[in-house]
Amino acid sequence: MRIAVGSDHRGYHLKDKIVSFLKSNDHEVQDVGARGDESVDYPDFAAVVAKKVSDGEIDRGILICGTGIGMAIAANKFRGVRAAPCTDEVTAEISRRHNDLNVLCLSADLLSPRVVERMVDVWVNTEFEAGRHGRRIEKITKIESDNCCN
Ligand SMILES: O=C(CO)[C@H](O)[C@H](O)[C@H](O)COP(=O)(O)O
Repeated sequence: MRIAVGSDHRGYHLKDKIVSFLKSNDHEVQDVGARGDESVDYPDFAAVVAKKVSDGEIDRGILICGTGIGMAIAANKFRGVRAAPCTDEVTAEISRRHNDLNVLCLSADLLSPRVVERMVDVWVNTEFEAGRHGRRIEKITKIESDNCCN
């Protein structure tokens, strides 16, 4: 799977662990930064990853900041992007089965690296169930095309 991963300064160390984990599982990974601990602005990195997902350049994105919330808000501004912070393996799995989440947002401040590794594993390996959930995603897509500015 082609996956882009980005973070701000708070998520930098966790991002590097996620990148290594994905590469060791044979995924094609784009690391878009941040490149260190110095303070940066999460929307800059959310935009790079979300645009790649929106354009179809990659299959999925993963974004890490202090809570995952700011990343999700910014990423959801892009057409076709469904981003949300997940908090455990259950929400990571349901976000795929029910919501076809294509950008996973994670908290570096509140989640342990071990839990995050399990979340990422289940998230990349869980398929969208479609059916009634597909009908609901179609409604979200219509809301986006009827109301969104881009
Ligand atoms: O966007 C966030 C909140 O949803 C993230 O937690 C950011 O990482 C955080 O706001 C950055 O704050 P800092 O005080 O500049 O480190």
